[in-house]
Amino acid sequence: MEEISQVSGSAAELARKALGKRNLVLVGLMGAGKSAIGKLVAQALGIPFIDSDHEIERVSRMTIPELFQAYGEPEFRKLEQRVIRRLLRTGPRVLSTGGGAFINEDTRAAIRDNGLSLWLDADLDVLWERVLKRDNRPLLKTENPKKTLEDLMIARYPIYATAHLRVKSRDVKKDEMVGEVIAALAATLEQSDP
Ligand SMILES: Nc1ncnc2c1ncn2[C@@H]1O[C@H](COP(=O)(O)OP(=O)(O)OP(=O)(O)O)[C@@H](O)[C@H]1O
Ligand SMILES: O=C(O)C1=C[C@@H](O)[C@@H](O)[C@H](O)C1
Ligand SMILES: [Mg+2]
Repeated sequence: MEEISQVSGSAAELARKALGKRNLVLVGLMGAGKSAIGKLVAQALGIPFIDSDHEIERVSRMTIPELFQAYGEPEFRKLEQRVIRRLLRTGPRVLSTGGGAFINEDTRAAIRDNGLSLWLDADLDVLWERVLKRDNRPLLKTENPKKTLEDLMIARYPIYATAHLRVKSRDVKKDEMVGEVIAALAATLEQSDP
C-alpha cells in the first residue's frame, strides 16, 4: 500500500508541475463525469475546484433549467462564455465546464489559450445510464432524449476531440478515473522534458 500511495503521490506532483498556473479544464458531454471526477482530481492535486454550471447558477441566482426557459440557449451561452473567461483568469484550479461550453467557438479559444483541456470521452450507454438519474438537463427534454444525446455525440465529439488530452470515462470506480486523469496530465510533463 505504501508503494502505491507513493507512486500516485509522485504522479500528482508531476501533474501539478505540468499544470503550472493554468486551469485543468474538463470538457465532454452531459454525464461524462466532469463535475464528479473534477472535484476529486482537484482534491488529489491539492488545488481548488470550480464548476462553471454552478458558478453560472450562483451569479444569476437561477438554475440552469430556469435560465434556458427564461432567456433561451443563445443567452445562456453568452453568460457561460463570460463566466468561463473570468474563471480562466485565476489558476491553478480544476475547472469543470458545462457540456456545451467547449462547443462555443469563443469559449473554446479562451480555454485553448489559457487552460489545459481534457476531454472525458464516454460511450452513449454510459452517459445514458447516468443522465437518466436526474431531470436537470434542458437539452434532453425532447420526445426521444436518448436519440438527442446520440445526435449531440455525433455533432460534438469531433470538437471535443480537439482538446489537449483525452481520457475514456467508463463505469469504473471514480478513484480509478481520477488516477487516469492525473496520469494523463503528468505524461504531458514527461513528453515536454528533453
Ligand atoms: N466513474 C463513475 N462511476 C460511477 N458514477 C459516475 C462516475 N463518474 C460520474 N458518475 C456519476 O454520473 C453522474 C453524472 O456525472 P457528472 O454530474 O459529474 O457529469 P457532468 O459531466 O458534470 O455532466 P453535465 O455536463 O450535465 O454537468 C453523477 O451522478 C456522478 O456521480
Ligand atoms: O451539454 C450542454 O449543452 C449542457 C450541459 C450542462 O452541463 C449545462 O451546461 C446545460 O444543461 C447545457
Ligand atoms: Mg457537470
